[in-house]
Amino acid sequence: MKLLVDAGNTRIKWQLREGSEIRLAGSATLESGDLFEGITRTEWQDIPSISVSTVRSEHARIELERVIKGYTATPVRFFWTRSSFGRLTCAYEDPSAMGADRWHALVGAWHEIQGACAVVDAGSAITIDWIDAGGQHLGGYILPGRTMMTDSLRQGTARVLFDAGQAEGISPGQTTAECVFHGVNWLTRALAEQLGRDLAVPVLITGGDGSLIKTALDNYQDSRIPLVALRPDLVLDGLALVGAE
Ligand SMILES: Nc1ncnc2c1ncn2[C@@H]1O[C@H](COP(=O)(O)OP(=O)(O)OP(=O)(O)O)[C@@H](O)[C@H]1O
Ligand SMILES: CC(C)(CO)[C@@H](O)C(=O)NCCC(=O)O
Ligand SMILES: [K+]
Repeated sequence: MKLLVDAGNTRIKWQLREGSEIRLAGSATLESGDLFEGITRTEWQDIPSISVSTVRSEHARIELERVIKGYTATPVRFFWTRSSFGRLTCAYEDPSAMGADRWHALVGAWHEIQGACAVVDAGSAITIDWIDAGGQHLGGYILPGRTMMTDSLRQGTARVLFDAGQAEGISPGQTTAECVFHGVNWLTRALAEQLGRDLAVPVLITGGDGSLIKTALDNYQDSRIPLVALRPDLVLDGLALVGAE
């Protein structure tokens, strides 16, 4: 049995896996009380391996380690971006600067596709990364995520006032909230269409807002992308692979 943890900027996601079988899964914030709700005392004693992929601050990393140590004496292993894993090779000259979530998602994608592909992670930020047929990472993009886009509008202006929530649709808005939310929806569609023009390789999508990107890609008729698939556990899948080495 092993515990896999993906600590993102919004949420911490974890799974207890036995081989490839997911025994238990959860997601929470560090502040939300019982981070690992559902893992029993006996199960904690049965966990010989704990792997973590984090993109949070060093302070938050230490705090997460402290929380886990409250449950078990099993050492916590942190996994970071490396220059290569098998044939998969990182495009960054300094791999330690690339988010571990991006790297582990690429490891998961490369393992599944074994060929040219792209990963879209629509979380707090949106990242898009490409790998060529030989496993060379070609690089990527980092964009603000949906919540970050609307929050930044709220914080950076005095009179763009709107309630939290969502407005469906992409028609030109006729209230502030519509202008903001339809604008984000319109950008999401534009992003999907640009991807469909740029790429002719399978695309694996993960992250809390992944389904919105998938829907937009599925609706784009002229897309050259041969496969669009949601892989909610892609970061943990990659983390399981690097941790098993
Ligand atoms: N239960 C949820 N809690 C928080 N955000 C959610 C939830 N469900 C969907 N979302 C959406 O998911 C986004 C956050 O994505 P995700 O949960 O993948 O974040 P994350 O992994 O912490 O992000 P990142 O890896 O970019 O740091 C938010 O923009 C929000 O719109
Ligand atoms: C871009 C995010 C926030 C996406 O979760 C994360 O991968 C990160 O903090 N990356 C560090 C910068 C980089 O990847 O170049
Ligand atoms: K993520």
